[in-house]
Amino acid sequence: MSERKIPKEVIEEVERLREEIEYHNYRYYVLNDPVITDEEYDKLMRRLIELERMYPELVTPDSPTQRVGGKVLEGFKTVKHSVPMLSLDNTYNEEEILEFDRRVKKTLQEAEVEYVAELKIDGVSIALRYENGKFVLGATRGDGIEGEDVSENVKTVRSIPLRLRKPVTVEVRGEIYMPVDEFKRLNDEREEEGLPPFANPRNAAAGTLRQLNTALVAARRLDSFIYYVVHPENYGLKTQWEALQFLKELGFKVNPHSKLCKNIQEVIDYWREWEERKKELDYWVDGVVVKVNRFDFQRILGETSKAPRWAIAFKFPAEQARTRVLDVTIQV
Ligand SMILES: CC(C)(C)c1nc(N2CCN(c3ncccn3)CC2)c2cc(C(N)=O)c(N)nc2n1
Repeated sequence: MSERKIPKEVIEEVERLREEIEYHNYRYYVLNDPVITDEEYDKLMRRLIELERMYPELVTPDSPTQRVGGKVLEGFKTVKHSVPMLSLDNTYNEEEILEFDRRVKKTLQEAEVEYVAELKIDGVSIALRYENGKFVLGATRGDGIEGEDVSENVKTVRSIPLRLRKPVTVEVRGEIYMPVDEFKRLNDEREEEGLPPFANPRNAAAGTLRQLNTALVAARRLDSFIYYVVHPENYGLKTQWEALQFLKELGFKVNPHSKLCKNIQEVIDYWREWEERKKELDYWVDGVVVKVNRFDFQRILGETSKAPRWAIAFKFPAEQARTRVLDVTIQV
């Protein structure tokens, strides 16, 4: 077929619709503060879907119409992480977190060290790459060295931007999670279909991200919190706190409860506060991730083969594990 000339005004309308729809996605799914009604949004989306159907050559991978899924993949390609995705060592009580602080201060020869305390979202780790502000790759953590390319599924997560608010080339990392009320809805649905329920929201999110049918992923409400910038020094960032602000400026959903702590005591107070308050949240958290704030200090502390020395997970006491009691009963 000869190259059909697409009228200029069609190309302009498609580009304008994309920008507008992605802006409203950002307002609704990231800021939770929409400025148009659902029907106005649907009208914009229907118009863009119609124009892309009339002119398929206009469809781009980062078009908001890709969020509704509709592809059935053969499998997932393996992708090597630009920088390994590290694990976290765990601490379970105040004595251990004080020991972490002592070790950090000893290595740094510093009397006072600031930390960023972040709720530890119980989800699935994800790495997201953008080129000139456009989404190009979403990968699971895998073994930390390489993961699976789940880009088509990641595009259906409405809080993950397909286009950043600044045209930067960057890789970021965070968690994709399933909100508790979506987890309950999904398990009710599975029960009706005679399918086994998911044990917890993390398994439900992981199982959803592994689906090869993207429409099915789009039908389940996954969400995200982004917490890490790869090579932050490339963007003039000097601390983790600045990195979280930078992520917000780019248009990512960043957990609103993170706290810049002057010292380890403030971290402990935060941990105690959220041990109580976590029931207010509509997502599961299993602790607090404690990070040395300054990147120059992080570089001095370095990392072991599997985990950074400048960060640690400060876990909440596990819910009373019923199975232990059950086992004893069976043994009797
Ligand atoms: C960048 C570092 C390594 C410090 C880091 N690593 C994390 N994790 C590593 C271990 N992970 C992991 N996952 C599966 C198997 C082994 N480790 C799961 C992510 C973080 C997880 C959360 C969260 N969940 O909310 C967070 N706010 N900050 C993190 N920061």
